[in-house]
Amino acid sequence: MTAMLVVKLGGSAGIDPALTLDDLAALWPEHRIVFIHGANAVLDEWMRRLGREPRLVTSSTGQVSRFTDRETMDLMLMVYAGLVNKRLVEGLQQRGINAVGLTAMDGRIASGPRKDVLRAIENGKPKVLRGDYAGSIEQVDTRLLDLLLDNGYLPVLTPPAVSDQGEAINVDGDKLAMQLAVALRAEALVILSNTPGLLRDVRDPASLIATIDVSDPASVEAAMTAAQGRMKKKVEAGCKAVQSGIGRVVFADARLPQPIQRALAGVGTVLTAGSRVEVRP
Ligand SMILES: Nc1ncnc2c1ncn2[C@@H]1O[C@H](COP(=O)(O)OP(=O)(O)OP(=O)(O)O)[C@@H](O)[C@H]1O
Repeated sequence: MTAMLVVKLGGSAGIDPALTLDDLAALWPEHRIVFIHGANAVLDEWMRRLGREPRLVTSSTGQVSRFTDRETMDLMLMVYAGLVNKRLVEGLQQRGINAVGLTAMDGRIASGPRKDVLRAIENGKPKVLRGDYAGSIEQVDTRLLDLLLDNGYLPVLTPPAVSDQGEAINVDGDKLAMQLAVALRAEALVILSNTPGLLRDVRDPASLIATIDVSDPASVEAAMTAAQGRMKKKVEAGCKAVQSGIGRVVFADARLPQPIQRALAGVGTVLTAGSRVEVRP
């Protein structure tokens, strides 16, 4: 049986997607793949071009997220669902892959409650921000993805998801990837970003944490302590994926050739559940 892979390419600065697209072309169609992407650096760039400053806020629990008011959601749709998604589809089409670009809102692939109030700390002060189009994923529906995969199309997916009231909601791309990997019973979840993996010291690329043993609370705590800002969500999502039965979860570098194959070979931060999980080269 062909292995099911979920690959997420982060949208942070400094990533050339061509490396990941080349690798997808090497792995497809022998592998069944759902490709998920972010676009945060391109969105920041376009917001600034249009005279708007991106608003990143830290929640009371220490998580960093984008405050997504109505206008920011319009821009998010333009950049994530439009520019970045369609450029990736174009790149895959150029490599002979029949890709289809969708948001997680389409076909209600991912849905959940909107949380329009954001309690945040801004400039050291607690604030209540209203009008946020953000939410969490409570349900995933993989029927549309199966329909595409069964017919030879590679789905290229991006936030937003859809709220219970049918509104576009900003959701975390790593959590989206994790939840889809679980629902699709993926053999592996590969999360690519502009870092070699989880670093003990974010400023030192050589300080890679090679493994996180999700069954060991001390290992998870050390990982959560090392992770700063948005990286915390990645660690949480990765741990949840392993706990939910994904055999291989790897955080790896999108900036090197063959980033997916490298990750599958164990280069990066590999999340395991004790000795039960083996990473095969
Ligand atoms: N301990 C750490 N190790 C590695 N990276 C870290 C660490 N702490 C914080 N980071 C930061 O986390 C970032 C990656 O997370 P981020 O969510 O910003 O990216 P992404 O997933 O690529 O983007 P998107 O949300 O658009 O998909 C890195 O750019 C890095 O600067």
